[in-house]
Amino acid sequence: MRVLITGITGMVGSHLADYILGHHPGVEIHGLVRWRSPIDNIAHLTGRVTLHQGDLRDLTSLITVMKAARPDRVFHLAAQSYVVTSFTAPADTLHTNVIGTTNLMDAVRWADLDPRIHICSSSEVYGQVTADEVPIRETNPLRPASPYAVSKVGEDMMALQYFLSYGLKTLRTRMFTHTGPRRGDVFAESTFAKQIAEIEAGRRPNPVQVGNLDSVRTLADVRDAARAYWLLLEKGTPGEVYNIGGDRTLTVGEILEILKGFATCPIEHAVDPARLRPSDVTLQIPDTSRFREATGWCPEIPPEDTLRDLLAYQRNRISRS
Ligand SMILES: Nc1nc2c(ncn2[C@@H]2O[C@H](COP(=O)(O)OP(=O)(O)O[C@H]3O[C@H](CO)[C@@H](O)[C@H](O)[C@@H]3O)[C@@H](O)[C@H]2O)c(=O)[nH]1
Repeated sequence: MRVLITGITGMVGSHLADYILGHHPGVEIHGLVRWRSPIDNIAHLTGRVTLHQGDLRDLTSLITVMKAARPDRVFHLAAQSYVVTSFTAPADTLHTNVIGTTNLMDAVRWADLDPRIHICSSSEVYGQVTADEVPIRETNPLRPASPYAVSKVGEDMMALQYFLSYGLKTLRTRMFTHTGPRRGDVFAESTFAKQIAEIEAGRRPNPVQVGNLDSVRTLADVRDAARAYWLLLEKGTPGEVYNIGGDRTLTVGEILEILKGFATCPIEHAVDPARLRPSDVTLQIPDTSRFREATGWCPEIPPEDTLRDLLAYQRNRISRS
């Protein structure tokens, strides 16, 4: 079997490649990379995966990659994934996420292939929910509260539309917060871990700068997420959409306190008003029963282990810089 992973240089894509190599060694892995993308996350995979240069914004490049890789399965994990950036660069976010996904699906059609295709939507599509609307089911209304969320609604709906109109075997996931080693520095728990590691190393003073600590998130480990995505294309139903998420619900402040508990020196924190958003999604708790029933998946790694590993990752990066 041949798989193509877009976003293979990112956190989730690189962990998915690790998972496939570790559990399904007969599978041939192809990855889509932009020429300017840093490849630190997949440096250890050199010689074990085949990389293809291309860009989601460039249909011609994607058709060429599809014809070369001829995947049986496509995991589409590349995206502009940071909510805050989407407020300053909404058109760029829409272009990468909506047009880019459309280009990818068109490339599959132009190459005359029939793979199962994972389209990575997001919990953000549900927007702000009220207390009586959790846990969030796939049938909850979509109320996107950021340009990023709008882009994920667009991506999600285009994947449904290509299934309905052309029979493309798209399966959509709406993943709730997932993190771990290789997480981009900008996200809440990752910037906290990075700042703690810098304070420990004497590279910056206390306090850790934070935004809204009252938001509620259900945390999953990225390695559990990678396993979930593999199972999705093994056992899921084309045309369907699935919520995926962890078991443990925490406030962002509680996540910060867990990280502080691992620190080797006292850590203080202070709110930086620049880290507060024009609109924030403050409550995200998923109902993942549809996905669990379809695949048998359940999360295995507790948030404490995830956050310890994330802090270790940030310490390691800082010690090498
Ligand atoms: N980034 C950031 N967020 C902070 C901070 N302090 C508090 N927060 C709060 O922490 C929450 C989480 O923010 P992010 O970590 O940026 O993630 P997100 O907006 O929930 O989006 C992530 O999860 C989605 C669902 O899986 C993904 O779709 C998205 O790409 C991203 O990974 C938000 O309520 C945000 O206001 C901070 O210093 N930085």
